[in-house]
Amino acid sequence: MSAPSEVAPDMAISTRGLRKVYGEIEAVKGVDLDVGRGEIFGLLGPNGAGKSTMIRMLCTLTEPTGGTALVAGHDVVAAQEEVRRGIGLVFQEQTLDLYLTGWQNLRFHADIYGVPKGVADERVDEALEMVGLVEHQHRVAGSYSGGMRRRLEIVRAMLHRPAVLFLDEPTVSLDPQTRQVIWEGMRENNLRDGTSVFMTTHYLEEAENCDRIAILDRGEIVAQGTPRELKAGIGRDRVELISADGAELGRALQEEFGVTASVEGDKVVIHVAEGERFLPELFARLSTGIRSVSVTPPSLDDVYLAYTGTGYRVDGHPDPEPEPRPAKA
Ligand SMILES: Nc1ncnc2c1ncn2[C@@H]1O[C@H](COP(=O)(O)OP(=O)(O)OP(=O)(O)O)[C@@H](O)[C@H]1O
Repeated sequence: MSAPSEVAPDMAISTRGLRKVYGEIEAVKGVDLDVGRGEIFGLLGPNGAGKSTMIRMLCTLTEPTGGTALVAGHDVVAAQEEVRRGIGLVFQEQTLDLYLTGWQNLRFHADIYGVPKGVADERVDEALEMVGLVEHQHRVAGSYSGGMRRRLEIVRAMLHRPAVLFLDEPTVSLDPQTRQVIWEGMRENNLRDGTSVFMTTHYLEEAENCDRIAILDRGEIVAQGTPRELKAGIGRDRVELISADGAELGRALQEEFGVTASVEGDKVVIHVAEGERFLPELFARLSTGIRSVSVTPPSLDDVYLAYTGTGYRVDGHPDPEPEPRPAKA
């Protein structure tokens, strides 16, 4: 899909040719991106791909070297104040005042962002309720666990009802329950106020919850669409085989079928078109101690791998040495 050449003011976020250069490094290389109002949008990419730089430009924290970006209809360079009033921010670094209670952290934020006095208390109560912190609201934030702090930061960023909420890896190193609470909170706001969400994440299962995602690699958008569209675009099934000798099976697959397998101990994974039709042929031609086999449609991990040449590990950190990106189809 090629983006139109003009920025679109009716979008939550619209960029054309957005670029950022740090000295010798071109961190963001002319990105065209549109995020609709009310959309939950995920930006994925390996370490150093330029995700934080994108967010920082969109939030007016760093000025673009070139191109145009509108956020909530305002230009990020010419109308910084208007942009700032219309957004909520949650960064990787913790930004709570640890000497204040949870309640005070929220109440002060409401004052700073001009939430009308008549509704501020009610909103703070609602926010605490939403993320299950009511019973802890009068403890200082310094005594909260990492997950509790994060929950507080996220509802704090939503208190002034921003048009766009920016989240840079909001759920990194949180347990699944806390991640779920945070997602429920975001969805609730999204449905109630039509808040758009722009988030970066390293969790592919989390990206599945986004309405749309884009994959950024070396400063360029290499794929974008709904998770379903991106997976369908891969057009190949994932076939996982367990074998007595994984390495031997990997070699045999390469020789017989010309497919490259990823081998981990006794587990061998390949990607082929129409996996279920491939199986009878596989068993007819190979006899290398296959113990079990499963065929699944492509996952978001497969999409990510296809576009960036690197996979995400289970702990959420990408492999350190990305291989060269395959040519785009
Ligand atoms: N302030 C800066 N000065 C110089 N180079 C920078 C600066 N900020 C980012 N970069 C460089 O720009 C590139 C993109 O960095 P960025 O932090 O945007 O990537 P990222 O995708 O957010 O990575 P991560 O997933 O590790 O957070 C990297 O090469 C980084 O070293």
